[in-house]
Amino acid sequence: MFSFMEMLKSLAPFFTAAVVIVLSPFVKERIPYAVSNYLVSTFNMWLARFCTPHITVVIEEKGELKSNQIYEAAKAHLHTLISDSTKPKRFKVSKEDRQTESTIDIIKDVEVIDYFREIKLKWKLRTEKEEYRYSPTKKYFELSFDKGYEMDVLDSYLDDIVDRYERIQKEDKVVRIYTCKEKNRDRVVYPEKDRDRNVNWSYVNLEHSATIEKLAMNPEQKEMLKDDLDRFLGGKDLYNKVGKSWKRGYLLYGPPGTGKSSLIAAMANYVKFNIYDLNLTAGLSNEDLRSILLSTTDRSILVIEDVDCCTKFYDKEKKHYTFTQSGLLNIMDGLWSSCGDERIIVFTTNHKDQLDPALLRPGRMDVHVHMSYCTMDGFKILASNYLNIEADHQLYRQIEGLLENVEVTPAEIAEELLKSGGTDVVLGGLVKFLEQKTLQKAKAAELKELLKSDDNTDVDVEGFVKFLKQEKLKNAKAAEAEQLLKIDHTYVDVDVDVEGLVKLFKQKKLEDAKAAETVQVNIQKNQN
Ligand SMILES: Nc1ncnc2c1ncn2[C@@H]1O[C@H](COP(=O)(O)OP(=O)(O)OP(=O)(O)O)[C@@H](O)[C@H]1O
Repeated sequence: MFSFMEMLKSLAPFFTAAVVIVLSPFVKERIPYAVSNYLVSTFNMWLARFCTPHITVVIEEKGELKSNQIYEAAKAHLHTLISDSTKPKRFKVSKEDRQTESTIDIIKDVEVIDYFREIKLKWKLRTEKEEYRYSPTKKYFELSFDKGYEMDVLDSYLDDIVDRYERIQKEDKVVRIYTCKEKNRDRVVYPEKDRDRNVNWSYVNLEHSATIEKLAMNPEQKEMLKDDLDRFLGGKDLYNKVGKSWKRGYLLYGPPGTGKSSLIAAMANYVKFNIYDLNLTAGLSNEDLRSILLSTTDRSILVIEDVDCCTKFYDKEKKHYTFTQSGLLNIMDGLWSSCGDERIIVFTTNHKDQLDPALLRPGRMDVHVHMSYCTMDGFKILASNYLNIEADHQLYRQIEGLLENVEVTPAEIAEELLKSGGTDVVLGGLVKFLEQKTLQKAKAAELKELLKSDDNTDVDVEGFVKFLKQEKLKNAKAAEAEQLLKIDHTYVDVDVDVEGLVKLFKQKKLEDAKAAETVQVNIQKNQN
C-alpha cells in the first residue's frame, strides 16, 4: 500500500507539468500576475514539504529505569500549547469533581504543530504494547522537523522546553503523591531488564493545604525543621565537598493523630517535592524494594509509614518473611545512597521503642521529630485555623489547665473544633470533652492503682468495669437525647434525668408521627 506521502511524491511530476503550463508565455500573458505568483509559491511549498527529507526524534516516557525528563517537559509544553493556542484537529477535554476548570489534552496519533524560529515542528503521542503480556504500555513522543535543523531543535528548542519545565517545577509546582501499583507481578516472570519497568506508580495531586506554619507543633521544632530543609535544599556544594550523597532522612514518631502524615504533606509543600508513598504491607521482597527505589525521581520524598511493622510481614504463599528492617537498612546504606540526588526519605512510627536500634543509629536518620500530644501553643494554632481566633478567649485559661493534665491529640481537638455552632459553643464543647477525658484518665489511674495493689482480694474489679460501662451508656444516651432535642452541649446538664428525657422525647416523636398520619387519613377521606 502507498502511504499518503508516497502518493504525493508520485504526483509531483504532474504538479511540475501543471506549473510549466501555467507559466508558459502563452498562458502567462493571459493570467494576472498575482495568480501566477501564488501558483509558483504554492508549488514551491509543496515541493519543499514533500521532497525535503525530515528527521524524527523519539522521546520515550521512561529511560532504562527512571522517567525521562524530556518526555515530562514535552508533555507539559504540549499541554500549555494546546490549552493556550494551537488546537489540534482532535483533543481530549476532561474535568474532575473538584477541578474548577476543564483540562485539555492531546490524543495519541493526532498531530500537534508548533513553531520555533522558522522551524515547523510536528508532535505526535504514540503508544506501543510491549512483548510481554502484562508489561505496561510504552509511551513516547515523535517529534518531526525538516532535515538541517537538528542542532536548533536539539540544542535550543528542547533545551528551552526542559528549562521552562524545571523552572515551573521549582516555582509553581503542584505537588503529586505517588502510590505504587504492583499489579500482575506474580503472574508473569519478567526478564531481568524489564523487572524495573514493572513498577507502576499512579499519582494524584496533593490537595493538602498543610503548611508547616499551620501545624500544631512546638514552635522551636518548626523553626528547626524549616532551617534544616532550607540548608538541605541549598546544600549541593557542601554535600559534594564532604563526599556525602545529597539526601536527608527524617524519622517522625509519636502517637496516632499527632500529625505525622500532615507534617509530610507540609514538608512536601514547603520544598515542592513529589511524595512517593511506599506501602510496605504489600509484601515486598528486598529485590522489589530495590526496583521501587530506582524508579523514583530526584527531588522527591520517599515515605515509609509505620516502619516498625516491617518485621511483621510473613508471606503465606512463599512461606517466608519478605521484607525486613535489615533489608531496609541495607537498602539505605547501599542503594539509596547511590541513586539520584536531592532526595528525602521519611519514616514514621507510632512505636519508636520497637524499631531496630540500628535504624536509630546516628547517620541513618538525620533528624528525629517527636510529634506529641496537643499543647496550649498547638491548640492556639488549631483555634486560629478552625475558628479564626487570633487573640485571647475567656475559655483559654480553663482549656490550658485541662490540656496540662490530659493527653489529647491534635486530631481529637481538630474534630471538636469542626463541630457546628459559634465560637463560644464549640469551645464550650471542647471544655466538656477535655473534662470527660480528665475524668476517664482519673478513673483509669484509679483502676490501675487498684489492680496494682498487693492487697487486691477486696477489689471489686468487675463492679468497677460495670460502673465504667454504665457511664459509657449514659454518655451514649446523652448523645441520643441531644440529637432528639437538637440542642447545644451547653444545655445538657449533668443533673438531667437523661433516660427519662429520652423516653419522653421518643414518646413525643411517636405522637407527632401518629398525628401526622391522622391528618393524612382525614385528607384522603375528604378527597373521596
Ligand atoms: N499537629 C497537627 N496539626 C494540625 N492538625 C493536625 C495535627 N495532627 C493531626 N491533625 C489533624 O488530624 C488529622 C489526622 O492527623 P494525621 O493523619 O496527620 O496524624 P498521624 O500522626 O499521621 O496519624 P497516624 O499515625 O494514625 O497515621 C489531620 O488531617 C489533621 O486535620
